[in-house]
Amino acid sequence: MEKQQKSKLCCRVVLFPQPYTGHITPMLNLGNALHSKGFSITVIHTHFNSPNPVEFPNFNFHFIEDVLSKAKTPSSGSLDTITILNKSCLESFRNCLSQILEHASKDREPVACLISDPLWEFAGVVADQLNLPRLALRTGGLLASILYESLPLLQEKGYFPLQDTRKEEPVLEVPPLKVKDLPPEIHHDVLLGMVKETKRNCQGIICNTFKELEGSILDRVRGNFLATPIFLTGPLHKISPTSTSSIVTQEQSSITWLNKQAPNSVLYVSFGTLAAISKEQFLEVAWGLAKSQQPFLWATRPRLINGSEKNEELFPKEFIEIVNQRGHIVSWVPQQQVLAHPAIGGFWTHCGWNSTIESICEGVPMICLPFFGDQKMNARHISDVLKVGLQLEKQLERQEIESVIRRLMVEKEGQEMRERVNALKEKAKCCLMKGESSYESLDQLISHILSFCGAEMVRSRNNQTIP
Ligand SMILES: O=c1ccn([C@@H]2O[C@H](COP(=O)(O)OP(=O)(O)O[C@H]3O[C@H](CO)[C@@H](O)[C@H](O)[C@H]3O)[C@@H](O)[C@H]2O)c(=O)[nH]1
Repeated sequence: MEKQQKSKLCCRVVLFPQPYTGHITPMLNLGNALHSKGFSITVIHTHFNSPNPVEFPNFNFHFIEDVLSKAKTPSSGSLDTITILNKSCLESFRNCLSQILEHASKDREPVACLISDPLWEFAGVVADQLNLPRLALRTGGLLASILYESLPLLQEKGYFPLQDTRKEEPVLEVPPLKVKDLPPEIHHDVLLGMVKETKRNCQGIICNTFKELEGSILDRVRGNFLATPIFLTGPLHKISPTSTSSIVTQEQSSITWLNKQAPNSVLYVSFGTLAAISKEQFLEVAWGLAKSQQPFLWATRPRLINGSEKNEELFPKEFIEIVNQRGHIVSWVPQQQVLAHPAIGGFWTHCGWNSTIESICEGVPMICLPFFGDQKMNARHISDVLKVGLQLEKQLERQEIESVIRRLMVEKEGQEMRERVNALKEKAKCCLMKGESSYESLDQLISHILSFCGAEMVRSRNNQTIP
């Protein structure tokens, strides 16, 4: 008890994540990191897709009304759905935040700032109205964030709508992206609004990445786009790891199965929480895995195939017979634990940023199959800049899948990528140590937040040393 009081800063931070796993998890990990440094944490969340507060005893949860929790069909997480969420949550968010501020003043625990997902386009306006500083947590990589920052310029230069004839053209000076690496929905109003709002009132951008991974990109473009202070504090899931930060029930059978496999022999396959494929593509993936003759662990979550809850019914009998003991198929796995398992030798991923950084942190090379949003940009970065993965360039097709899997899992090329990604794994570990880049960046972020509520005084009065 005494220890707890000593490390308390008498200062609260309010977090407001977008309600999708790939966005909630890094925000809660950031919450854990800030809590471990003495901040009290409040999370404002939609009823839709909410984490179970019981599993996060360090946080204080407030739930707001939204349209999706009442919708009959599951949400796709598309930018159009985010527009709907933005329209439906404004009032309930404003009321909720103003009540939190009222209580905080009574409790004599000032709220230092709001940290919101920048896809909540009204968060900055509400924070302004309530006189509260706002920071944004970018849950994607820095390369994608910088590309988003340059959207108004790209719009001015007439890049949109994207044209196939220009697909090989480089995009501004942002390395290494070409027009073909941008998703067709890149100039969606939600993204343009996000950039406008970040420029207008955001007092800091926090990125789930680290200097040794993407810092060079920042150095090249800093003056051009980013006037706002930027904190590279990742990998967030490694700062204050917690067994409770999982949003979905996880199957442990995958770990028992992996325990029986040889080191570096298994290809782990998962396309994240939102991407969907057709039944035909699903079967090409299955047959590509079968033909590669490599052991695999496949997380086929519900609704991976458009509209279908049950994937396993689609597997042909011959496929089941051929893969037999060599393949293990489940709907969901504890991914970080899986990637850290010595049996895993490769990850076939959709290149969501969390999967990308989790794979790098465990030294696992990748096969890239991007679907939408930032994923194509992440894939280009993984394959062409970091050189720790291979891209599936054609339509999903079993021969190409077989060949790419063998290149990664069996051939020298894959071994070289494994060595490169292992070097990055060491850098990811190192950057969180005292005096190193992400540790220092988190420290700077804490001072930045404390400066909003005059809590430097609170800190010195309590004779605290942070961190
Ligand atoms: O069986 C599984 C599958 C996934 N995960 C976890 O789910 C998260 C998935 O996140 P991510 O890889 O980022 O994919 P998405 O859920 O698709 O993430 C969305 O959010 C990301 C962050 O903004 C974007 O980079 C993506 O493009 C966007 O689709 C990761 O933490 C995984 O560890 C599991 O634990 N078990």
